[in-house]
Amino acid sequence: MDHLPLAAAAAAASAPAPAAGAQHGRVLDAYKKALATAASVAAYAVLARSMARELLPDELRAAARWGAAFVRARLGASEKERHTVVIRRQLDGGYSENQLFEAARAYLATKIDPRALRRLSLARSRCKEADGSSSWTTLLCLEPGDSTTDVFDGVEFRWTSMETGGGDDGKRGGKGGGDRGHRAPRESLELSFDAEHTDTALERYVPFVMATAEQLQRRERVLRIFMNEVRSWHGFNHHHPATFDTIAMEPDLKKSIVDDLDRFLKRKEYYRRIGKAWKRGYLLHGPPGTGKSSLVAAMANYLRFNLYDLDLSEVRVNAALQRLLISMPNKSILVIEDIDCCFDANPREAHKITTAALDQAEDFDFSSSDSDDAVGAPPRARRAGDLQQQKLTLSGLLNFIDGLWSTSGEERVIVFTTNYKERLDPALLRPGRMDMHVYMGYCGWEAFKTLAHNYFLVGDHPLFPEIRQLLAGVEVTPAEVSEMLLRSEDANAALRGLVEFLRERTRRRARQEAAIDDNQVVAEKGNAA
Ligand SMILES: Nc1ncnc2c1ncn2[C@@H]1O[C@H](COP(=O)(O)OP(=O)(O)OP(=O)(O)O)[C@@H](O)[C@H]1O
Repeated sequence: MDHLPLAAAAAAASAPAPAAGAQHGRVLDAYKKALATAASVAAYAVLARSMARELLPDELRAAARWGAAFVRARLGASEKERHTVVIRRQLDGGYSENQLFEAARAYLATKIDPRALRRLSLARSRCKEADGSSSWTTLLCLEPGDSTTDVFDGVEFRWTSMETGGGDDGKRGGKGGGDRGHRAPRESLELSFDAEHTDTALERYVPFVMATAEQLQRRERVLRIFMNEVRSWHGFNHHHPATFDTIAMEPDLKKSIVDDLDRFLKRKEYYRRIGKAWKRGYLLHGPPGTGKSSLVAAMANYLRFNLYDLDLSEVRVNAALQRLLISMPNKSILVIEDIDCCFDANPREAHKITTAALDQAEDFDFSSSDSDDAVGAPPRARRAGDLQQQKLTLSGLLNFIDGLWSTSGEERVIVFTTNYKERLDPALLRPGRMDMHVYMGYCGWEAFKTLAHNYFLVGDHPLFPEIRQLLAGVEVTPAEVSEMLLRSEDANAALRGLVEFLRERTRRRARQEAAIDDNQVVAEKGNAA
């Protein structure tokens, strides 16, 4: 309020010079006028403030105060020392691409607000995969000279797109530089921040940008499935539609698998610290048609890992298996289906050396056979002897997976499936071998609801209560239920068909149980006689 008396005094002082008595009166008038003005200014200020208090909500006034503080902070910050990191697109005079530039560009594409910039550029970027394949993505990019701001952990990072050089200056262009004598412009992205945040920028923000870009690339990547033919993998694009949303299973079990995969992805440092290979093993077991293969596809889609579907009937010697496994890149899933059928159940059979195995063995170098003349046996017979040791066995497979395979790569998942867990070799079941055992069971109520939603986008239906009751009394697989739902595009018709199918199954079960009871009665009578 200090300024109000000062205003009155100023108004009085600015009054024309008075003459004696009249002068006194005029001064008094001037004072009165000034005081009235000052009073009204004060009154208006008070009035305005009380109106603001009444008319503007607290939040708006707080926002105004915050805005003023922000502007003050920004004006202050502009005086702070800034650091800039330059990320050039090309290195070595244009002969190699800087991966960090591509990663930063992919990351920024998700941060650019197309409405905030008048000019944008679009680029098509090629992502090369470890297996040699590649995929393309379209990116929104900053035009040279434009900037965008990103906030990470409360710190502001400013990205600016730069382009320097270029033109016909007679110098040789970089890679892809076009005509001779034309120098291609040099593109770079500049990352600037307050000097005090240099550690955050280099130790946390840049790795975060890289990791996010990698995730984005993974999401965009076209998945491939590889199958083995004797000693090499052959891949093709994999568009299996199964996801964790479409898999019909108990919600808690589904969640525990997703959580486990998430934990696995995040635990690179953890695995390194505890000295274990960064891999995860899952054993999926359950009757045929309960979704084991679909779950593998859902895992691949979720992780964005390629699948390596290993057919062990194509592999006869450990050396061939090892070659296949070693050639698998990181971020991949190794699947061995029906693992209970892959190895000879009969130990005597296990020692038989087949011609096919001998042929395959000849592809590999058993140098001792050729050099050991003392044996005196024909080469093929000697090979059979070597092969005895080389023959593919479950323990050979498991040891190799736990040993060299685990340490020669990382971020890999291995999945075994079986319809008969009880038939599995105990070596496979012992603790620590497969990290998670997942039972894929018959279709329960929750699994049915997922299927009904998959097929008809319905969450409820008048036939649901009866279906629920029928499902509780019979064993039907999700594959059988899917098959019934697929029969009509009309939800009412398909669900009616399913009810009929379940009733028939219920009757059949009752007949079977009655027959078992009759047999027991006959057997008991026989025993009694
Ligand atoms: N749990 C499930 N969720 C969604 N669909 C399923 C499920 N189980 C089976 N299906 C449907 O049935 C088909 C066959 O299932 P899938 O091959 O995944 O079963 P499986 O358990 O691997 O069978 P098998 O043991 O014979 O290999 C799938 O293509 C899918 O349409």
